[in-house]
Parts: sequence; structure tokens; C-alpha cells
Amino acid sequence: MSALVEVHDSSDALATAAAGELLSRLADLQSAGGVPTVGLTGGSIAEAIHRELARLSPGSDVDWTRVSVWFGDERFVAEDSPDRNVAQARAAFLDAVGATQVHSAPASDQVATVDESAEAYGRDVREHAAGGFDVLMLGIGPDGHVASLFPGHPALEAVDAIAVGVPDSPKPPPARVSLTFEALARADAVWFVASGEGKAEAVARALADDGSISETPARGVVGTTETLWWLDRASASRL
Ligand SMILES: O=C1O[C@H](COP(=O)(O)O)[C@@H](O)[C@H](O)[C@H]1O
Repeated sequence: MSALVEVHDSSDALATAAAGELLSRLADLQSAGGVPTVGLTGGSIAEAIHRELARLSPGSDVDWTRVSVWFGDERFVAEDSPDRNVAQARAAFLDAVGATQVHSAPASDQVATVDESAEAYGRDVREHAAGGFDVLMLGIGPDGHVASLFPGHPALEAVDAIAVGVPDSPKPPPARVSLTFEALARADAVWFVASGEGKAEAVARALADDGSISETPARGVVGTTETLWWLDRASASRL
């Protein structure tokens, strides 16, 4: 199944469209009686989408107390650090919309090591999100990384694990926890989000007919029913 690409005029338009579509999917899943499971990402365009979720949620039918919220990766820093992906998402929208089922890898002041954090997050996923994600949003780095799976890094090879500790990320902060490719593969819909010229080359490599996952880890994640790339004109400029 090939990936779908949706190109918007600007990053603002992209953020509004992605937030609106996410709310629509979540409302549909809830009206069918489900508690949707959504994976969020950190990063610049993610923050813009999160702000749009805060703005649009009150006019939607989504009950955020009945959404199970997760993160594709997390930074292993103190719980109150603004570098935490969960902290960014809480500040931008999760607290405002009243989300209560929010899961992220334990912080550096909650467990001793990044591996311990990864093990705890993996257990949490196994216990509360074994069915996988309904929608998994992922960013892509200028180097092609996805979640905290970086080009050429040993974490790309993790097997039989849901989450992996990354103690030496090339992008700060250096200690992170990432879902593995195996866990990222358990998603009905995978939505990549990217904006800006700085992402254009990585996006082109990720969507090229051939290329290696080691060089461009984002190539290694597809949804079971849908893989959709939300782009603005700048990030799509090399397609
Ligand atoms: O460090 C991270 O980077 C990526 C992309 O972030 P961006 O600011 O370049 O858009 C993000 O997907 C990931 O969750 C985050 O931890």
C-alpha cells in the first residue's frame, strides 16, 4: 500500500487540517463505542497541531477523557523539563482539553536509567495499548530520524522489544526512549507531519522508491491501513 501525501499551502494550514482530521477520526471511533489510542510526537509542527487541537476540541464531539494518549518517543530528562514531549503536549493542549489517560516514558527523576525508563514504558504499552494505535503521528528529522530512531544507530536493530533506551542521541537532549520499529508498526494509521525547507530532503528520501532504512529511519514505518504524509509546500519541495 503506497503512502498518501497531502500538501498544504503553509504550516498553519497543515496544522489546522491535521488537527481537524484527527478530531474527526477520534469522534468517529468514540461514537462507535471505542476508546481510541493515539500516538503523539514532539517537534515544531507537532506543537502547532497541538495548539490547533486546543482551539478546535471544544467545538468537536471528542471526549478527551476517553482517548488513550501515548508518545512515539520521549526525552529522558526531569519530569518538569520543557524538553519532555509530554510536557510540550500538556502545555499546548492536553491539560486544556482535559485528557486524563496520558502515558509517557518515565522521567530521569522517576527512574534511574534510560533503559529502566524504556522497560517501564514497554510494560505500560503492553498492559494498556496492546491493540496498537488507531492513529500514530510521527515527525521526521532533517536527518531522516523518526521517533528517536536515528540513522545508523544500534536502536534501529532492536528486536522483541516495545521500547528502547537511546543514551547517545545525536540530537539533544542525548538520553531518550523510543518505541521500536516493531511497536511503531502496530498502528492502523501512521501520519507523518513535516514542515519547512529543512525537512524537504529527508521527506524526499523517505518517500523515494528505494533507499535504506538505516540511512532514513522514517522509511521503516508504515500504517496497517493508511500511511499519510501531512506536508507544507516547503517540506514537499523536493518530491
Ligand atoms: O527530537 C525529536 O525530533 C523529531 C522532529 O522534531 P522537529 O522539531 O525537527 O520537527 C520529533 O519527531 C521527535 O518526537 C522528537 O523527540
